[in-house]
Amino acid sequence: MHHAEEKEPQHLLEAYELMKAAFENAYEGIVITDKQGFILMMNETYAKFLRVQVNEVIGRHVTEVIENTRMHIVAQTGKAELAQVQQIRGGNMLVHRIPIIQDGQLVAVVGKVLFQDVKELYALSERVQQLEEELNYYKGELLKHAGVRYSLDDMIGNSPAMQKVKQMAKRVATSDTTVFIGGESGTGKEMLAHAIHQLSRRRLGPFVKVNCAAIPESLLESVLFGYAEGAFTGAVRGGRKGKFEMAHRGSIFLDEIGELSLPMQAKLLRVLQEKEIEPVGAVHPIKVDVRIIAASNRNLEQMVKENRFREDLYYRLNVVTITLPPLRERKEDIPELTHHLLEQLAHEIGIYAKGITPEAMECLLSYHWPGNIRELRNVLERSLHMMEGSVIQKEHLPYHFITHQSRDHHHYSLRMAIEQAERDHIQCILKITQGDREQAIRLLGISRASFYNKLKKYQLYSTY
Ligand SMILES: Nc1ncnc2c1ncn2[C@@H]1O[C@H](COP(=O)(O)OP(=O)(O)OP(=O)(O)O)[C@@H](O)[C@H]1O
Repeated sequence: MHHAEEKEPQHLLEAYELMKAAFENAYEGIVITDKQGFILMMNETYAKFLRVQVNEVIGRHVTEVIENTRMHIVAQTGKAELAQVQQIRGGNMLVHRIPIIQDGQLVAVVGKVLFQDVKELYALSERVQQLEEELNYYKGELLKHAGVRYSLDDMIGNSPAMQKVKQMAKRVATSDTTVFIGGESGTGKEMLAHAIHQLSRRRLGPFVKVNCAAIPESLLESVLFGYAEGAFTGAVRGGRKGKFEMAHRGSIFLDEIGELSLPMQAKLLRVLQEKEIEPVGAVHPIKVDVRIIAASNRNLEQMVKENRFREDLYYRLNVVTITLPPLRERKEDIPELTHHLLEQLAHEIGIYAKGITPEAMECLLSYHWPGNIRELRNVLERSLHMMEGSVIQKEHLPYHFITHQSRDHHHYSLRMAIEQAERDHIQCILKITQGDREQAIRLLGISRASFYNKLKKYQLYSTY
């Protein structure tokens, strides 16, 4: 490091020129006074703004040159005044007044006008606010878009079958391989798709769900691949992005893929092969980087045999298959699932159950659950509404749980539905009359004999 006296005079001159340039080119107006308030320096920006000449104001007292100034006061107090509003030439300026202290002595005061007018500052702060609002909006949209709601930890169940599923999911998540999730309706296929995305390196990217069965065939192509401007009448200006493009750098979940028509299957196959999409009416294809997770409760292999599903697409999708076991094959998970779902439902519908009687649990365990976990959830929700007190009892379960014999499909019949409704209604009326059977008979408008027959049939004696 050089000492000042060792420096060439040339250096000093250069340094001075540089500082002068900085002083003159500053966006702010700058003025410097001595400790009495006489102007030592003023830059062109400030002079222009004040409509004075620099050489004319040097040496004059600051109060003669600048309205409402307090530079001379700061010179006395030695206290900086920052971000003050000062009216000059009809505008509200934002100013700093800074004392310069050397060896404990005040030697000068620097005044800076930060903005030509605070209106500019207001405009700037408004702009910042607007940008912040926009940012928050997009953050929210991104989260909605990212759409991930479940992780692997949310998937309840430690049965060997579920352990195997979870292990598989962890293993495939890290790669970009296409995954096919099979399993009956309500077994948690969508949940698993979320969890795989969450575990993958794409977790910060979007998770886009498409229910192939829910979108009308005529719209499916434009929903999946988007369309270019003017592709058809009614097309939005500038076109619209398809789900594949929305899922760029993330994952797309194609649910109920077995419902795709053969022409759509051909188009999907193209995307899988080329990794690019062709928006409807577009001239050029668009490259997309998307991980595909597909699911179906149909037996795709069987569909291939029947020529309803393309074999080549089947093999493309079937790189890794994870099959979720039906609930009846992992009954050991039912108690834990029940408690978990009851807790979830308590939050959602505000009815809290302390527990469930062993008898009622026995019914849940011996049922064959064609609708799997979704059905378990529905059954529990219904029972919460039926519950008297805070423990779920056998009587609070749907009728077919009490009567059902093994695996018949009797409970889907219309008769069973009518009986179910009848039982629910009588139970409800008994609740209203607080167990007063005479009053219930009157309200129901049936004979006493018929009423008692039904109480017996539906095992409603213990209701109140
Ligand atoms: N292991 C699990 N732990 C907790 N809840 C679960 C589990 N599996 C499924 N669920 C719940 O069951 C319901 C159905 O799950 P999901 O929608 O993932 O099933 P699905 O197999 O995709 O059904 P579908 O084939 O009818 O679309 C959801 O409410 C989900 O939260």
